[in-house]
Amino acid sequence: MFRSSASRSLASLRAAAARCPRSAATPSARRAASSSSSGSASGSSSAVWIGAAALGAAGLGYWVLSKDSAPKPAAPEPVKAAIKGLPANSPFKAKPTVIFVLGGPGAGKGTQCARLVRDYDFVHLSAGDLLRAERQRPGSAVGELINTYIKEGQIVPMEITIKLLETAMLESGKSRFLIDGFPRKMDQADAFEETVAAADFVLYFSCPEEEMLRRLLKRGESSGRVDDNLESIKKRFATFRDTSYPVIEKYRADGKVHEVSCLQSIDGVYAQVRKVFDDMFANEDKAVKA
Ligand SMILES: Nc1ncnc2c1ncn2[C@@H]1O[C@H](COP(=O)(O)OP(=O)(O)O)[C@@H](O)[C@H]1O
Ligand SMILES: O=c1ccn([C@@H]2O[C@H](COP(=O)(O)OP(=O)(O)O)[C@@H](O)[C@H]2O)c(=O)[nH]1
Repeated sequence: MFRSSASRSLASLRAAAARCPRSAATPSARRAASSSSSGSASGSSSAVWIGAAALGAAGLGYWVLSKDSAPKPAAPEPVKAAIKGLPANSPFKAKPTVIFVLGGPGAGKGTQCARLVRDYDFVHLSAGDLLRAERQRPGSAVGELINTYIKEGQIVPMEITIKLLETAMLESGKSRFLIDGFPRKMDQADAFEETVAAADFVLYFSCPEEEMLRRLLKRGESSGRVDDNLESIKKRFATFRDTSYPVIEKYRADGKVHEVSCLQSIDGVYAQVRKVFDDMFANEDKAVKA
C-alpha cells in the first residue's frame, strides 16, 4: 500500500526516536538506543554532548515532521513497482542514477566530484555539506545535534541525512546524482535504497591514513571546519575503519565497487575516474565539455 507523506513522517519520527544516542534524555529513548544508527558516543562524552544530544533528539522529531510537510511528487505504486531499483514508496517517478562516492576523510571525494560535475551531467550532493548547511540554518531544531556529532567524528542519525539528501535530490529536478560521503553505515545504505533509490555503483577512493591525515591538516589551515583538527581526525578515522569501511566491503561483494587509488596528483586520480565514467556512460548523453 502506498504510504502517505504523513505516515512517512510518523514512521520517520518513530525510527528517529529509536535511534537516539544512549545519552538521550527520555527513558523510552534510552531503552530504544540499542539499535542506534548513529554509532555509539565515545567514552569521553561530556555533559555538553549529553545535553546537545538530548536537545537534538527532542528537536529531531519536530524537524523530520516539518521537513516532510511539503507534498511530494509520487508515481502510483503499480507503475513504480515495475521499475527495478525504485522502491514503491520512493518519491521519484523514475529510477534516478545514483552513485555513492565513498572513501576515508580527506581521500579527495569532494575534489573529484567537482571535476565530474564540470565534465558530466551529474548533480553533486555532499552529505557532509548538507549537514553543515542545516547546522547553520537559523532556527534549525537539529543544528546543535549535528554539530556535536560532526565534532566527535560520529555519524549523524540517518533520518536527518536521508531527509536532507532526498529533499536536495527532488529540488534539483535532475536525475543523475553523485552522493558524496554517504552511506557511512550499512543501515543507512539499506534505508536509502529501500526508501529513495538503489545505488548504481560505488566509486571508492582508497587512501592510506598518513596521506589523509596530511591532506586534512593542510585543509584545516583554511577550511574553518570544526573537525579538521588532530583530535577529531583520529575519531573520524576510527569511525571510517570500524563502521564505514564495511559498507564498501558489502558493495564490493555485490560487484558494485569501482576503486581508484588517491595516491596520485588530482589530475592523475581524475584520469582513473574518467575511465570508469566513460565506460559506464558511453551510451548516455555524457555531456562532456571538452
Ligand atoms: N590527489 C590529491 N593530491 C593532493 N591533494 C589532494 C588530492 N585530492 C584532494 N586533495 C586535497 O586534499 C584535501 C581533501 O580533499 P577533499 O576533496 O576535500 O576530500 P574529502 O571530500 O574526501 O574529504 C583538499 O584540501 C584537497 O585539495
Ligand atoms: O552521511 C553522512 C555524512 C557526513 N556525516 C558527518 O559529517 C562529517 C564530515 O563528513 P564529510 O563527508 O563532509 O567529510 P569527510 O570526513 O569525508 O572529509 C562526518 O565525520 C560525520 O560526522 C554524517 O554523519 N553522515
